[in-house]
Amino acid sequence: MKSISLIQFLIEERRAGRINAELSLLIEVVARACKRIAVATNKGALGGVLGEAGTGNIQGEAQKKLDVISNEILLEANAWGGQLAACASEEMEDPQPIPDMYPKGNHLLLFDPLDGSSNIDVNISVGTIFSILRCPDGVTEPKAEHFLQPGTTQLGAGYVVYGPATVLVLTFGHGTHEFTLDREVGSFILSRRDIRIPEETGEFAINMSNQRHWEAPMQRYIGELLAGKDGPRGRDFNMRWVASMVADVHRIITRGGVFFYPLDAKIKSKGGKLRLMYEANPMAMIIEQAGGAATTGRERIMGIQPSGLHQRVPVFLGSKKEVEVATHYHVEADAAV
Ligand SMILES: O=P(O)(O)OC[C@H]1O[C@](O)(COP(=O)(O)O)[C@@H](O)[C@@H]1O
Ligand SMILES: [Mg+2]
Ligand SMILES: [Mg+2]
Repeated sequence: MKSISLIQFLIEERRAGRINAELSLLIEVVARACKRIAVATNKGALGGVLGEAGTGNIQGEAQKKLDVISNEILLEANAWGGQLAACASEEMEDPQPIPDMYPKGNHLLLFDPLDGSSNIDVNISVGTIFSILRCPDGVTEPKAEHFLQPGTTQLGAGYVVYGPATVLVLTFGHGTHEFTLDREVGSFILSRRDIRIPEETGEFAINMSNQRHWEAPMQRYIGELLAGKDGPRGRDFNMRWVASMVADVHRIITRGGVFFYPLDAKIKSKGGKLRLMYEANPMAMIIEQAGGAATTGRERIMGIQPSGLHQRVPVFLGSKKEVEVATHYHVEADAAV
């Protein structure tokens, strides 16, 4: 089979009129930054990159050294190229404009520089998630409000998993595609075009330790899956939870499955655990483009009008049928009160 590099793929997408030169450059720059993060991640203890940074982020969470390093790599790589107006990151309170000394472009980039931080020190897969928006016309100094666009307006989204292989998954709204890093050559090579998630699945991902804090419809739904063959679903389900969203989502786009981070009593006041702009929206676009579904349990994630850069939401995503059943239970329970 003839191998197609990411750069060749981007040229094809440009020729097909699906992306412009600026967006193509933006992906090249993000992919290059992610290769650097992969190198840092691979060094582990030998690179002095494990452990806490001794700082906290805007979310009030302790930062790992690799959270800080990955954020800096992405910011530095994106500063100079002329493809961006500003970046926003899970790790920074406010958006960072492109410095005046560099040319500015028409795009806004949002990222979770290192997803699954709790897994770094134990050598389990982590990743980077990103989302691309258009900078509103006439805005030269983008502020947080200019990033508050619903997920349906994303021009592209992607993630990179730093696992046994480094893998980039990408969409521009015309299917979801996967690229695997050839470490010797240093290029991402197309490994799956137009990924399709099976509509039905027998595998779910959820942090079961929160079970007693969930809302009643979630208790009902998971209770039915756990009841297996003897319960109302009439079949057994298997469970997996990596606790790196990138790795859990990658399993789903590889063999199907469904992922939940529902609302629970502990996180209710925050609105959820996962972040709309850096995690939920880009993953929702990738999943929908692969034929899956993504909701909060009550509404389509990409339809939400964001109210804050660091807003959190419940996340249900993956194989369509299971997302629909779990969402239906929530909508039905709400309607009954
Ligand atoms: O530790 P928990 O509650 O199982 O949560 C795991 C979830 O939190 C996250 O690690 C949050 O992401 P960050 O590591 O970027 O903060 C997700 O990747 C994962 O799905
Ligand atoms: Mg994350
Ligand atoms: Mg993170």
